[in-house]
Amino acid sequence: MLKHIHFIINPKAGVGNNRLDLEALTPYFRKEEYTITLKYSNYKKQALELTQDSIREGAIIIVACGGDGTINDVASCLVGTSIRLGIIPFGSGNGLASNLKIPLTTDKAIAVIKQHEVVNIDVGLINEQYFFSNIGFGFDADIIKNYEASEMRTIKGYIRASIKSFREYKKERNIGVKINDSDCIKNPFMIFISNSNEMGSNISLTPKASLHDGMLDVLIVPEISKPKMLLFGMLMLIRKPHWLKDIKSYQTKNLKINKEAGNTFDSQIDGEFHKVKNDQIYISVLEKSLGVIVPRGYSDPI
Ligand SMILES: Nc1ncnc2c1ncn2[C@@H]1O[C@H](COP(=O)(O)OP(=O)(O)OP(=O)(O)O)[C@@H](O)[C@H]1O
Repeated sequence: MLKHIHFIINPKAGVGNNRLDLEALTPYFRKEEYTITLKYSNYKKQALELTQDSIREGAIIIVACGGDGTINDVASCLVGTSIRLGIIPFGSGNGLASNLKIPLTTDKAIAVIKQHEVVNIDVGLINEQYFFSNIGFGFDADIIKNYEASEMRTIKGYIRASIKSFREYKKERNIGVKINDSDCIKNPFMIFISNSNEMGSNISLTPKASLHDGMLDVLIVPEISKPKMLLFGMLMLIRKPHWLKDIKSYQTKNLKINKEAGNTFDSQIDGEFHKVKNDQIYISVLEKSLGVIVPRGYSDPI
């Protein structure tokens, strides 16, 4: 029986204009063995619908061709199934692909899918929504909001969004959160929870995080002064954010965040901006619940 392999392509990810050529794929997936289907998302979140259709159409491998946002759309439909996720990194940061050592060159990434070596990775859950790389609240979400508004999906765009968020950062945020019923933290600068050890472009806030350890890495940065914000940014670039004494970092299987009613507390989920509607946020990890195709000989970098 022919194996169905589907490619879900985000044409707008990264620098944009992403295309895959059926002719270029056929040498890797012989037509006696595979049927190949290419699908392009025409709008935000359409990749979710396209993936659900692909599942009904009997795909055994579904390849997310984009960045962490596209991976989130596609992989969210595959958690707990036997369908394998392939990745072709067309995004700007490509954090998850990089953590999984998937080559950035399209030809090489296709060759990896052909080899079909699979590892099961942990998946994060925030209320009813999955995440695969990381989620963040506070300054992190501000950056993503500005990044999306700028429509410049490159590292330069990310740096510009960071500078804008820094300039506009308001002291009078007036938000209080409790983590696992602890004392209330007033105006936290950032709460970051990561499954993966990379945010993209080799930048990491949680360099010790692993996709295979059944744990989430948590980083809590309280309210800090602007000079300390700059110091934090620099330490992040050298993958040593924990050098800032104010930071609390630990690993956990789950946590609960309660925010004071009435205040907004924005978030980012795998690099996409989200408004948090609930006052109670439950975050947990589902161990090894997604099969992903990785390069032969892949081992956890941690
Ligand atoms: N045709 C489209 N037009 C606009 N947005 C789209 C389209 N197709 C997909 N999207 C959305 O684009 C968003 C961003 O995609 P993605 O994260 O893959 O790229 P990226 O942000 O450039 O990469 P990275 O997350 O690795 O930095 C996703 O939320 C996805 O739903």
